[in-house]
Amino acid sequence: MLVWHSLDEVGPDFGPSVVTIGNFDGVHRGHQEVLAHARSQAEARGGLPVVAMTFHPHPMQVLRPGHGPATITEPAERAELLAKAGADAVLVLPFDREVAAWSPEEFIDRVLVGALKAKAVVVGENFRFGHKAAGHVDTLVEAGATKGFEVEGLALAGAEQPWSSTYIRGKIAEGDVEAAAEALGRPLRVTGVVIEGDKRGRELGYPTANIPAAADAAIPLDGVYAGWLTVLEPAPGAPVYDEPLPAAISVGSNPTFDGVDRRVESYVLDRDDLELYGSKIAVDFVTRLRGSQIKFESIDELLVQMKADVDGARTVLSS
Ligand SMILES: Cc1cc2nc3c(=O)[nH]c(=O)nc-3n(C[C@H](O)[C@H](O)[C@H](O)COP(=O)(O)O)c2cc1C
Ligand SMILES: Nc1ncnc2c1ncn2[C@@H]1O[C@H](COP(=O)(O)OP(=O)(O)OP(=O)(O)O)[C@@H](O)[C@H]1O
Repeated sequence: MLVWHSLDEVGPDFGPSVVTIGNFDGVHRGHQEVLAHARSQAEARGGLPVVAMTFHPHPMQVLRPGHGPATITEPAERAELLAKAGADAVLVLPFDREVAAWSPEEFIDRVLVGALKAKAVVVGENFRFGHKAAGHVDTLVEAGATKGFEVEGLALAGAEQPWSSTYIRGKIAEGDVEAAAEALGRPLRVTGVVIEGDKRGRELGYPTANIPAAADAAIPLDGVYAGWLTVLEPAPGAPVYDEPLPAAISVGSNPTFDGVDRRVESYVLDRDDLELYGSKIAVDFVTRLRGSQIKFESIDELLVQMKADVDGARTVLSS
Protein backbone atom coordinates (compact mmCIF):
# COMPACT_ATOMS: atom_id res chain seq x y z
CA MET A 1 0.00 0.00 0.00
CA LEU A 2 1.21 3.48 -0.86
CA VAL A 3 0.77 6.24 1.72
CA TRP A 4 1.55 9.83 0.75
CA HIS A 5 1.71 12.55 3.38
CA SER A 6 1.63 15.56 1.04
CA LEU A 7 0.68 16.41 -2.54
CA ASP A 8 4.39 16.60 -3.43
CA GLU A 9 4.93 12.98 -2.42
CA VAL A 10 2.47 11.82 -5.08
CA GLY A 11 5.01 12.46 -7.82
CA PRO A 12 4.48 13.85 -11.35
CA ASP A 13 4.16 10.43 -13.05
CA PHE A 14 1.23 9.20 -10.97
CA GLY A 15 -2.21 8.77 -12.54
CA PRO A 16 -4.73 8.63 -14.01
CA SER A 17 -6.72 7.39 -11.02
CA VAL A 18 -10.11 6.99 -9.35
CA VAL A 19 -10.41 9.13 -6.21
CA THR A 20 -12.59 9.05 -3.13
CA ILE A 21 -12.44 11.82 -0.52
CA GLY A 22 -13.34 12.25 3.14
CA ASN A 23 -12.12 11.96 6.72
CA PHE A 24 -12.81 8.23 6.80
CA ASP A 25 -12.44 8.11 10.59
CA GLY A 26 -13.31 4.55 11.58
CA VAL A 27 -13.48 3.31 7.97
CA HIS A 28 -17.04 2.24 8.78
CA ARG A 29 -19.48 0.33 6.59
CA GLY A 30 -20.54 3.49 4.71
CA HIS A 31 -16.90 4.23 3.93
CA GLN A 32 -16.40 0.62 2.87
CA GLU A 33 -19.28 0.99 0.38
CA VAL A 34 -17.72 4.14 -1.05
CA LEU A 35 -14.44 2.27 -1.52
CA ALA A 36 -16.25 -0.66 -3.17
CA HIS A 37 -17.85 1.73 -5.69
CA ALA A 38 -14.49 3.38 -6.35
CA ARG A 39 -13.03 -0.08 -7.04
CA SER A 40 -15.79 -0.81 -9.58
CA GLN A 41 -15.18 2.55 -11.26
CA ALA A 42 -11.47 1.70 -11.42
CA GLU A 43 -12.09 -1.77 -12.90
CA ALA A 44 -14.48 -0.27 -15.48
CA ARG A 45 -11.57 1.93 -16.62
CA GLY A 46 -9.16 -0.93 -17.18
CA GLY A 47 -7.81 -1.23 -13.64
CA LEU A 48 -6.89 2.32 -12.61
CA PRO A 49 -5.51 2.75 -9.08
CA VAL A 50 -7.96 3.82 -6.38
CA VAL A 51 -6.77 6.70 -4.18
CA ALA A 52 -8.44 7.41 -0.83
CA MET A 53 -7.82 11.10 -0.17
CA THR A 54 -8.06 12.10 3.45
CA PHE A 55 -6.86 14.69 5.96
CA HIS A 56 -4.78 14.90 9.12
CA PRO A 57 -5.46 16.38 11.59
CA HIS A 58 -9.25 16.18 11.34
CA PRO A 59 -10.40 19.53 9.85
CA MET A 60 -12.53 20.27 12.93
CA GLN A 61 -9.43 20.05 15.12
CA VAL A 62 -7.87 22.85 13.04
CA LEU A 63 -10.99 24.96 12.62
CA ARG A 64 -12.13 24.69 16.24
CA PRO A 65 -9.02 23.82 18.29
CA GLY A 66 -9.90 21.88 21.40
CA HIS A 67 -13.34 20.99 20.03
CA GLY A 68 -12.42 18.44 17.37
CA PRO A 69 -14.08 15.04 17.44
CA ALA A 70 -12.55 12.07 19.28
CA THR A 71 -10.47 9.86 16.98
CA ILE A 72 -11.84 6.38 16.26
CA THR A 73 -8.85 5.24 14.16
CA GLU A 74 -5.30 6.59 14.23
CA PRO A 75 -3.90 7.59 10.80
CA ALA A 76 -1.79 4.41 10.38
CA GLU A 77 -4.68 2.12 11.28
CA ARG A 78 -7.03 4.15 9.08
CA ALA A 79 -4.65 3.75 6.10
CA GLU A 80 -4.47 0.00 6.66
CA LEU A 81 -8.24 -0.30 6.84
CA LEU A 82 -8.66 1.84 3.72
CA ALA A 83 -6.28 -0.48 1.86
CA LYS A 84 -8.23 -3.50 3.09
CA ALA A 85 -11.45 -1.87 1.83
CA GLY A 86 -9.99 -1.43 -1.66
CA ALA A 87 -7.66 1.60 -1.80
CA ASP A 88 -4.36 1.18 -3.64
CA ALA A 89 -2.99 4.43 -2.23
CA VAL A 90 -3.88 6.76 0.62
CA LEU A 91 -3.15 10.46 0.36
CA VAL A 92 -3.13 12.13 3.78
CA LEU A 93 -3.25 15.85 3.13
CA PRO A 94 -1.86 17.83 6.08
CA PHE A 95 -4.84 19.97 6.98
CA ASP A 96 -3.98 23.50 8.07
CA ARG A 97 -5.49 26.98 7.79
CA GLU A 98 -4.06 27.38 4.28
CA VAL A 99 -5.78 24.23 3.01
CA ALA A 100 -8.94 25.29 4.85
CA ALA A 101 -8.90 28.50 2.80
CA TRP A 102 -8.80 26.74 -0.58
CA SER A 103 -11.95 27.36 -2.59
CA PRO A 104 -13.70 24.27 -4.02
CA GLU A 105 -12.19 25.13 -7.45
CA GLU A 106 -8.70 25.37 -5.98
CA PHE A 107 -9.15 22.02 -4.25
CA ILE A 108 -10.30 20.41 -7.49
CA ASP A 109 -7.41 21.89 -9.50
CA ARG A 110 -4.64 21.15 -7.03
CA VAL A 111 -5.69 17.74 -5.75
CA LEU A 112 -8.05 16.01 -8.16
CA VAL A 113 -6.80 17.33 -11.50
CA GLY A 114 -3.21 18.31 -10.63
CA ALA A 115 -1.83 15.66 -8.29
CA LEU A 116 -4.11 12.67 -8.84
CA LYS A 117 -5.33 13.13 -12.48
CA ALA A 118 -8.75 11.83 -11.49
CA LYS A 119 -10.89 10.11 -14.13
CA ALA A 120 -13.66 9.38 -11.64
CA VAL A 121 -14.49 10.73 -8.18
CA VAL A 122 -16.70 8.75 -5.77
CA VAL A 123 -18.19 10.40 -2.65
CA GLY A 124 -21.29 10.17 -0.48
CA GLU A 125 -24.15 12.53 -1.34
CA ASN A 126 -23.48 14.56 1.85
CA PHE A 127 -19.84 15.26 0.94
CA ARG A 128 -18.74 18.90 1.39
CA PHE A 129 -15.34 20.41 0.63
CA GLY A 130 -13.43 23.64 0.14
CA HIS A 131 -13.53 26.92 2.08
CA LYS A 132 -16.57 27.09 4.37
CA ALA A 133 -17.65 23.69 2.96
CA ALA A 134 -18.96 25.51 -0.12
CA GLY A 135 -18.31 22.61 -2.52
CA HIS A 136 -20.69 19.64 -2.86
CA VAL A 137 -21.46 16.85 -5.31
CA ASP A 138 -22.92 19.19 -7.96
CA THR A 139 -19.79 21.36 -7.79
CA LEU A 140 -17.75 18.26 -8.60
CA VAL A 141 -20.12 17.22 -11.42
CA GLU A 142 -19.90 20.65 -13.08
CA ALA A 143 -16.11 20.80 -12.79
CA GLY A 144 -15.73 17.21 -13.98
CA ALA A 145 -17.64 17.96 -17.20
CA THR A 146 -14.91 20.37 -18.35
CA LYS A 147 -11.91 18.88 -16.53
CA GLY A 148 -12.36 15.29 -17.65
CA PHE A 149 -13.63 13.31 -14.64
CA GLU A 150 -16.93 11.62 -13.85
CA VAL A 151 -18.59 11.84 -10.45
CA GLU A 152 -20.57 9.24 -8.54
CA GLY A 153 -22.52 10.70 -5.57
CA LEU A 154 -23.75 7.78 -3.48
CA ALA A 155 -26.96 7.65 -1.44
CA LEU A 156 -25.99 7.20 2.21
CA ALA A 157 -25.89 3.58 3.28
CA GLY A 158 -27.00 2.47 6.73
CA ALA A 159 -29.50 0.57 8.81
CA GLU A 160 -31.92 2.62 10.98
CA GLN A 161 -29.85 5.71 10.13
CA PRO A 162 -26.86 6.29 7.84
CA TRP A 163 -23.59 4.96 9.18
CA SER A 164 -21.33 7.88 10.05
CA SER A 165 -18.28 8.60 12.19
CA THR A 166 -20.40 10.96 14.31
CA TYR A 167 -22.98 8.24 15.02
CA ILE A 168 -20.24 5.77 15.97
CA ARG A 169 -18.53 8.26 18.31
CA GLY A 170 -21.88 8.76 20.04
CA LYS A 171 -22.33 5.01 20.56
CA ILE A 172 -18.77 4.67 21.91
CA ALA A 173 -19.37 7.53 24.34
CA GLU A 174 -22.54 5.74 25.58
CA GLY A 175 -20.60 2.49 26.01
CA ASP A 176 -22.74 0.80 23.36
CA VAL A 177 -19.83 -1.08 21.81
CA GLU A 178 -22.17 -3.49 20.05
CA ALA A 179 -23.89 -0.71 18.08
CA ALA A 180 -20.47 0.77 17.27
CA ALA A 181 -19.27 -2.62 16.00
CA GLU A 182 -22.41 -3.05 13.90
CA ALA A 183 -21.71 0.25 12.09
CA LEU A 184 -17.97 -0.36 11.85
CA GLY A 185 -18.40 -3.86 10.45
CA ARG A 186 -15.86 -5.12 13.02
CA PRO A 187 -15.36 -4.80 16.79
CA LEU A 188 -14.34 -1.43 18.22
CA ARG A 189 -10.56 -1.48 18.74
CA VAL A 190 -8.49 0.67 21.12
CA THR A 191 -4.70 0.43 20.77
CA GLY A 192 -1.78 1.57 22.90
CA VAL A 193 1.52 0.66 24.51
CA VAL A 194 1.19 -1.12 27.87
CA ILE A 195 2.33 1.14 30.71
CA GLU A 196 3.09 0.29 34.31
CA GLY A 197 0.06 0.59 36.57
CA ASP A 198 0.11 0.77 40.33
CA LYS A 199 1.34 -2.85 40.52
CA ARG A 200 -1.69 -3.70 42.62
CA GLY A 201 -3.39 -6.00 40.17
CA ARG A 202 -1.08 -8.96 40.72
CA GLU A 203 -1.63 -8.77 44.49
CA LEU A 204 -5.37 -8.70 43.94
CA GLY A 205 -5.09 -11.83 41.79
CA TYR A 206 -6.05 -9.96 38.62
CA PRO A 207 -2.96 -8.56 36.86
CA THR A 208 -3.99 -6.11 34.15
CA ALA A 209 -2.40 -4.73 30.99
CA ASN A 210 -2.95 -0.97 31.24
CA ILE A 211 -3.05 1.45 28.34
CA PRO A 212 -3.67 5.17 28.86
CA ALA A 213 -6.98 6.54 27.61
CA ALA A 214 -5.63 9.23 25.26
CA ALA A 215 -7.63 12.44 25.61
CA ASP A 216 -8.33 12.67 21.85
CA ALA A 217 -9.23 8.99 21.37
CA ALA A 218 -12.76 7.57 21.23
CA ILE A 219 -12.75 5.37 24.35
CA PRO A 220 -15.93 3.67 25.58
CA LEU A 221 -17.76 5.07 28.60
CA ASP A 222 -16.27 4.04 31.96
CA GLY A 223 -17.35 0.57 32.95
CA VAL A 224 -16.50 -3.09 32.50
CA TYR A 225 -16.51 -4.94 29.19
CA ALA A 226 -15.70 -8.35 27.71
CA GLY A 227 -13.33 -8.44 24.77
CA TRP A 228 -10.10 -9.67 23.26
CA LEU A 229 -6.51 -8.53 23.73
CA THR A 230 -4.12 -8.92 20.78
CA VAL A 231 -0.41 -8.14 20.89
CA LEU A 232 0.39 -6.05 17.80
CA GLU A 233 4.10 -5.39 18.44
CA PRO A 234 5.83 -7.21 21.29
CA ALA A 235 8.33 -5.17 23.32
CA PRO A 236 11.96 -6.09 22.53
CA GLY A 237 12.71 -9.48 24.09
CA ALA A 238 9.08 -10.06 25.17
CA PRO A 239 7.42 -13.40 24.43
CA VAL A 240 5.23 -13.52 21.31
CA TYR A 241 1.53 -14.21 21.79
CA ASP A 242 -0.02 -15.01 18.43
CA GLU A 243 -3.66 -15.55 19.33
CA PRO A 244 -6.23 -13.01 20.57
CA LEU A 245 -6.58 -13.53 24.35
CA PRO A 246 -10.00 -13.36 26.11
CA ALA A 247 -10.20 -10.49 28.60
CA ALA A 248 -12.30 -8.64 31.18
CA ILE A 249 -11.70 -4.96 30.48
CA SER A 250 -12.12 -2.12 32.93
CA VAL A 251 -12.30 1.47 31.66
CA GLY A 252 -11.92 4.19 34.27
CA SER A 253 -9.63 5.60 36.94
CA ASN A 254 -9.97 2.99 39.72
CA PRO A 255 -12.07 5.05 42.17
CA THR A 256 -11.62 2.48 44.95
CA PHE A 257 -7.98 3.53 45.08
CA ASP A 258 -8.70 7.24 44.38
CA GLY A 259 -7.03 6.93 40.98
CA VAL A 260 -6.83 9.96 38.72
CA ASP A 261 -5.70 8.76 35.28
CA ARG A 262 -8.26 7.20 33.02
CA ARG A 263 -7.06 3.88 31.64
CA VAL A 264 -8.13 0.85 29.69
CA GLU A 265 -7.13 -2.16 31.82
CA SER A 266 -7.40 -5.71 30.52
CA TYR A 267 -7.25 -8.81 32.69
CA VAL A 268 -6.58 -11.76 30.40
CA LEU A 269 -8.72 -14.58 31.80
CA ASP A 270 -6.85 -17.17 33.87
CA ARG A 271 -3.39 -15.89 32.96
CA ASP A 272 -0.88 -14.46 35.41
CA ASP A 273 2.20 -15.31 33.34
CA LEU A 274 1.94 -12.69 30.58
CA GLU A 275 4.72 -10.17 29.97
CA LEU A 276 3.17 -7.19 28.24
CA TYR A 277 4.90 -4.03 29.52
CA GLY A 278 6.11 -1.97 26.56
CA SER A 279 4.23 -4.06 24.00
CA LYS A 280 1.75 -2.43 21.64
CA ILE A 281 -1.62 -4.08 22.13
CA ALA A 282 -5.10 -3.86 20.69
CA VAL A 283 -8.22 -4.26 22.80
CA ASP A 284 -11.35 -5.31 20.88
CA PHE A 285 -14.59 -4.61 22.77
CA VAL A 286 -17.35 -7.22 22.48
CA THR A 287 -19.98 -6.30 25.05
CA ARG A 288 -20.58 -4.09 28.08
CA LEU A 289 -20.89 -6.12 31.29
CA ARG A 290 -21.72 -3.32 33.70
CA GLY A 291 -21.85 0.45 34.01
CA SER A 292 -19.45 2.86 35.62
CA GLN A 293 -16.66 1.68 37.89
CA ILE A 294 -17.67 1.58 41.57
CA LYS A 295 -15.83 3.12 44.53
CA PHE A 296 -15.92 0.15 46.90
CA GLU A 297 -15.58 0.48 50.68
CA SER A 298 -13.25 -2.49 50.86
CA ILE A 299 -10.96 -4.53 48.65
CA ASP A 300 -12.98 -7.65 49.47
CA GLU A 301 -16.06 -6.07 47.92
CA LEU A 302 -14.06 -5.11 44.82
CA LEU A 303 -12.78 -8.68 44.55
CA VAL A 304 -16.30 -10.14 44.72
CA GLN A 305 -17.37 -7.81 41.90
CA MET A 306 -14.25 -8.54 39.83
CA LYS A 307 -14.88 -12.27 40.09
CA ALA A 308 -18.45 -11.75 38.86
CA ASP A 309 -17.09 -9.61 35.97
CA VAL A 310 -14.55 -12.26 35.01
CA ASP A 311 -17.23 -14.98 35.09
CA GLY A 312 -19.45 -12.77 32.93
CA ALA A 313 -16.66 -12.17 30.43
CA ARG A 314 -15.92 -15.90 30.27
CA THR A 315 -19.56 -16.68 29.49
CA VAL A 316 -19.80 -14.02 26.77
CA LEU A 317 -16.51 -14.90 25.11
CA SER A 318 -16.99 -18.65 25.11
CA SER A 319 -20.35 -18.45 23.32
C1 LIG B 1 -12.84 -6.72 35.53
C2 LIG B 1 -12.37 -5.53 36.33
C3 LIG B 1 -13.29 -4.74 37.02
C4 LIG B 1 -12.87 -3.64 37.77
N1 LIG B 1 -13.80 -2.88 38.45
C5 LIG B 1 -13.38 -1.86 39.22
C6 LIG B 1 -14.31 -1.07 39.99
O1 LIG B 1 -15.52 -1.26 39.94
N2 LIG B 1 -13.82 -0.10 40.79
C7 LIG B 1 -12.49 0.19 40.87
O2 LIG B 1 -12.11 1.07 41.61
N3 LIG B 1 -11.59 -0.50 40.13
C8 LIG B 1 -11.99 -1.51 39.31
N4 LIG B 1 -11.09 -2.23 38.59
C9 LIG B 1 -9.70 -1.78 38.55
C10 LIG B 1 -8.86 -2.32 39.69
O3 LIG B 1 -8.99 -1.45 40.77
C11 LIG B 1 -7.42 -2.33 39.16
O4 LIG B 1 -7.32 -3.27 38.13
C12 LIG B 1 -6.47 -2.66 40.26
O5 LIG B 1 -6.44 -1.63 41.20
C13 LIG B 1 -5.04 -2.87 39.70
O6 LIG B 1 -4.50 -1.67 39.20
P1 LIG B 1 -3.06 -1.65 38.53
O7 LIG B 1 -3.15 -2.40 37.24
O8 LIG B 1 -2.77 -0.19 38.34
O9 LIG B 1 -2.12 -2.30 39.48
C14 LIG B 1 -11.49 -3.32 37.82
C15 LIG B 1 -10.57 -4.10 37.10
C16 LIG B 1 -10.99 -5.18 36.36
C17 LIG B 1 -9.98 -6.01 35.60
N1 LIG C 1 -23.20 5.95 5.24
C1 LIG C 1 -22.55 6.37 4.14
N2 LIG C 1 -22.91 5.93 2.91
C2 LIG C 1 -22.27 6.36 1.80
N3 LIG C 1 -21.24 7.23 1.82
C3 LIG C 1 -20.82 7.68 3.01
C4 LIG C 1 -21.45 7.29 4.24
N4 LIG C 1 -20.82 7.92 5.25
C5 LIG C 1 -19.86 8.67 4.69
N5 LIG C 1 -19.85 8.53 3.35
C6 LIG C 1 -18.94 9.16 2.40
O1 LIG C 1 -17.63 8.65 2.66
C7 LIG C 1 -16.66 9.68 2.52
C8 LIG C 1 -15.95 9.90 3.82
O2 LIG C 1 -16.91 10.30 4.78
P1 LIG C 1 -16.58 11.21 6.03
O3 LIG C 1 -15.62 10.49 6.87
O4 LIG C 1 -16.17 12.55 5.59
O5 LIG C 1 -18.04 11.29 6.66
P2 LIG C 1 -18.81 10.58 7.85
O6 LIG C 1 -18.43 9.17 8.11
O7 LIG C 1 -20.27 10.85 7.60
O8 LIG C 1 -18.27 11.41 9.08
P3 LIG C 1 -18.98 12.55 9.93
O9 LIG C 1 -19.94 11.83 10.82
O10 LIG C 1 -17.82 13.14 10.68
O11 LIG C 1 -19.62 13.48 8.97
C9 LIG C 1 -17.43 10.93 2.06
O12 LIG C 1 -17.38 10.96 0.65
C10 LIG C 1 -18.83 10.67 2.58
O13 LIG C 1 -19.81 11.35 1.85
